[in-house]
Amino acid sequence: MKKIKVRQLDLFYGDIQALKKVDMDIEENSVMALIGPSGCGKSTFIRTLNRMNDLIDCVKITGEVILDNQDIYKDIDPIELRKRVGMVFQKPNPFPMTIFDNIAYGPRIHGIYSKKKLNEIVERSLTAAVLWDEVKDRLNSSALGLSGGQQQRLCIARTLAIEPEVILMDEPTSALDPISTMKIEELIDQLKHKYTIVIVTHNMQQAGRVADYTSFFLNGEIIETGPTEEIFYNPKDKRTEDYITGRFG
Ligand SMILES: Nc1ncnc2c1ncn2[C@@H]1O[C@H](COP(=O)(O)OP(=O)(O)OP(=O)(O)O)[C@@H](O)[C@H]1O
Repeated sequence: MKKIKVRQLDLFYGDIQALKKVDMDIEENSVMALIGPSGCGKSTFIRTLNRMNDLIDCVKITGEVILDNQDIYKDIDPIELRKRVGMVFQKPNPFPMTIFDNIAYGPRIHGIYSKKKLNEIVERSLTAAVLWDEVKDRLNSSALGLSGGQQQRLCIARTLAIEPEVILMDEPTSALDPISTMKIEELIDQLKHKYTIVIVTHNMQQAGRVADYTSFFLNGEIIETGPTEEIFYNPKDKRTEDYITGRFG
């Protein structure tokens, strides 16, 4: 089933067009990787999927982003949307508060105050992010005391705590060491059974390892989208092949 359908999406920063007639279908319970050279619009695109670009004044967007059967720019309130479509950023950005409060933050905003319920959510989210065993004895310590890789898993747990349907990840491992990167990749592999995941990555091997589908962006356009193996080993477009084989970008 298609979880997200993007149709003829144009995005302008003032006079500069950053996305051009983008069409994309994203399958439920799959991982979609967005690849392409710097400045081609990957981050801009992933941010359109939970309306993060709305926060920038000069942005103009036309076209459609359909989540299930609703147009996210017309039929869904942005607060509700960001609950359904969570986001993890390039640099781990835990709040300067305890590990427990980082995870409980979102649920509290959504009106959950019962200590018992919050305890459950914190344990479930940290377990799903494969962090529970490492932090269960220090839930009341500052999240800033965790390693970078642990902080990123905490940020993923924080996203899971509000029970999203879709998780957007913008280069989630670019600030991490190889072991932490591997842990996040294993986590993505587990999470896709329950969530739909879209990931921006500069690391081709990473796209090859984690993504069911890959989409290649160039100058704000999608050149080609398909099963990752096809994009990597049998691309239809010469420009995709040139990029994959490292001839540019
Ligand atoms: N807030 C902004 N205001 C104006 N232009 C912007 C803004 N953000 C991005 N752009 C421009 O939009 C284009 C696409 O940028 P974007 O960050 O989406 O590319 P990217 O593929 O994610 O690049 P990278 O891989 O380097 O992160 C670039 O030309 C960029 O300069």
